[in-house]
Amino acid sequence: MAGWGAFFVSLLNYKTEKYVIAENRRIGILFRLYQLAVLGYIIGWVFVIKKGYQEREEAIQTSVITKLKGVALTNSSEAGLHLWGAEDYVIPPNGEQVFFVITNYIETPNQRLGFCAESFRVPNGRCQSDDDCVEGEPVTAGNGIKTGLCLNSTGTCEIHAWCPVEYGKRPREPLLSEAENFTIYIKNFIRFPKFEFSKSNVLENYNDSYLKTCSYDSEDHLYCPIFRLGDLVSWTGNDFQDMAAKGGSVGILIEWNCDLDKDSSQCNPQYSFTRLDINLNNSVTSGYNFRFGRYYKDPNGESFRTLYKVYGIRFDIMINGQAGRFNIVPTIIAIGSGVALLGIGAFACDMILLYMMNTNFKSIGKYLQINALEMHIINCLGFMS
Ligand SMILES: Nc1ncnc2c1ncn2[C@@H]1O[C@H](COP(=O)(O)OP(=O)(O)OP(=O)(O)O)[C@@H](O)[C@H]1O
Repeated sequence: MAGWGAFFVSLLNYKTEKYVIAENRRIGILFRLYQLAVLGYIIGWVFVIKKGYQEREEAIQTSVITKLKGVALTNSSEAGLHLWGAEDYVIPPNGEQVFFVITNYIETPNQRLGFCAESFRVPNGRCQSDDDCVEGEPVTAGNGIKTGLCLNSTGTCEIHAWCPVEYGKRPREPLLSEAENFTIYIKNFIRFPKFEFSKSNVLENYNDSYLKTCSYDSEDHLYCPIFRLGDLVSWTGNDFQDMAAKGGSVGILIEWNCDLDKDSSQCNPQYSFTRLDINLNNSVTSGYNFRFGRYYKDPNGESFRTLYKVYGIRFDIMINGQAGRFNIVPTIIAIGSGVALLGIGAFACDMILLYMMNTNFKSIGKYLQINALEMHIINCLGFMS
């Protein structure tokens, strides 16, 4: 029983380490340098640069709404004068995060369902005799269904299709060259749910007249949410008229990096712009185009259509964000890991002193301010050979 009592009493005692001072300049300097390095790392890197005292949130909830404005007038031999508004050249027109702006096109008006010659540009549509045009077979990568006749006048199969088939060539100069001056209004709302913090890229002090007249630039109008198309393309390092002729793809990256320990007015978006398709001149892979039709009915109730092959610029708006706010838990973890690093240094210096320094126990005895009992303990632990 007495034994248990002594054990419980000993639990209430505090056990501490005994320190010895080694009067060794080299190991002393090494240890201080290590301490300085660890302190520099903790204060400079962990606390100041990485803000290790903050709880962070990387995933944001976000919404993007876009609106384009601007008009362009085109004059083509097939369709005459045409005034293009945003409702015509933006696809889809409902303000999506990813949208396409028509800058050039091939127009094939008044197509009706009927029988006509396949285009000579389609290899599978060419023929020398009727045997090359198997009836009912669709023309691979072509415009219609073969009727079984080879037309000598064109050297191509007769097809059942929307006639006449597309025959125009892509204009070298973009027809909607004025698209350079179109403007995009980007509304972006973000929310960091962990911190219950929300913000928009359209600052609260902006009014209608400022939005109607401002244009983003990285010096004077850093937070204006209106972007001129020509500027956007030039910031990617490309020429607008070149890209407008063949088409391309541009990425707009909105980056939110918010320190929520500061005022919310300090949490603002940063924009960057990049070309997403690889710009290989004279290559089949460069450019961006697709086709669509606009359908009409004549007074007799018969359908006809205008086919458009459109070239243009596709815009992808990408949002990235992270926020941080002071929290005691990451602060304690950061300090704790610093203290642990300091402990590793002390251990390493002990090992260097005992095993790697060119000295024997006598000289250690000279360096260490230790008494006979401590010397005996070192002996017992076998630190000397
Ligand atoms: N692409 C753009 N270029 C320049 N200003 C724009 C553009 N899109 C919107 N704006 C202007 O920004 C302000 C806010 O636009 P919002 O769409 O919220 O309002 P709106 O009254 O419906 O705009 P509007 O009727 O002029 O299209 C308006 O003054 C609008 O004219």
